[in-house]
Amino acid sequence: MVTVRAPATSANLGSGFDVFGAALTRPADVVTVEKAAETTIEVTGAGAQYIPEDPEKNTVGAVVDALDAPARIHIDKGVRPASGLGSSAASAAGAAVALNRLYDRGRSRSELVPIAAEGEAVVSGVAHSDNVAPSILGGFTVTTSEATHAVDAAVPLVVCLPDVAVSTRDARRVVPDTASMDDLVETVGNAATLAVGMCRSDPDLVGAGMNDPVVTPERARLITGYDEVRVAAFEAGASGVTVSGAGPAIIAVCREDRRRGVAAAMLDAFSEAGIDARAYQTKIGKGSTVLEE
Ligand SMILES: Nc1ncnc2c1ncn2[C@@H]1O[C@H](COP(=O)(O)OP(=O)(O)O)[C@@H](O)[C@H]1O
Ligand SMILES: N[C@@H](CCOP(=O)(O)O)C(=O)O
Repeated sequence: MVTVRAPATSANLGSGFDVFGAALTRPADVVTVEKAAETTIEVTGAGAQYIPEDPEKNTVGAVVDALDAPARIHIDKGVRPASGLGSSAASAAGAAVALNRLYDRGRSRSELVPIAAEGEAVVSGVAHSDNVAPSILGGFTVTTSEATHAVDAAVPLVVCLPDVAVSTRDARRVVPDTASMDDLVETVGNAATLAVGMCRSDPDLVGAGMNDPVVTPERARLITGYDEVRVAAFEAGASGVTVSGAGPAIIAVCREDRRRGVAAAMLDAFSEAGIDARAYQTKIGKGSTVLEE
């Protein structure tokens, strides 16, 4: 038996659509696997009632196939589905790390990234790696079709999750097909600024590089209260605010001494918009960890 804790993640970070990701210290899924002749999946925890236990439909089923590793699998969800916090990815990442150990498949953590991404294709139609990469490797990650690069970064974050669901599949339908040259230049500049900020663990620089003029404005329309929550977070001291993944979670970066105030301001703004929400005061953290084997 192998048990792995796989963290929630925030993808895109505004300017890095389908490229940037960050592991969060919390929440997390806990995935336990035992060898079995046939794969079975049991799901408990946050939003378990919305998650299929059929291996054809659960993200971990694709990981089992890719590693040829049938197992009895238990997923304890800490990351609610359709959250924008890499819920589907956390299970796939945890399963990839756990099954690789259970069956001694000898894959490196980097080699497990495209394997876990197959699970994302099951739910969103696209094998995007920007959530599974940080959930496996930890830190801030840059993923391209060629490789993933991960750097440790000490950056405080607030993630505010409203009590509504937005599926990644639906949120991908509003992504524009084209972008103007002006928007491209602005986005490249912001993304580069953010990456430098991560390498320096500088929340001001990370925040300054979060703005994205192309995808985020379209996704923000799907989140009731987004504009108000964003303004409130900035007023409370955030240096950058954007949609987390495909939403509906909203992520803010700030200095550590501002984190409590930013969290409170975001919750109050959601509440004024008539939406219940919860806030995670978190920071960039490590990747999947083996708890027991
Ligand atoms: N192991 C899993 N964990 C979470 N969601 C899963 C899992 N397997 C399949 N799903 C499905 O994936 C969808 C949630 O994924 P997604 O829309 O990408 O949200 P998130 O941003 O939280 O990852 C839901 O329809 C859910 O039923
Ligand atoms: N790059 C993807 C990320 C989706 O993240 P999730 O946490 O919402 O699953 C996208 O923006 O579609």
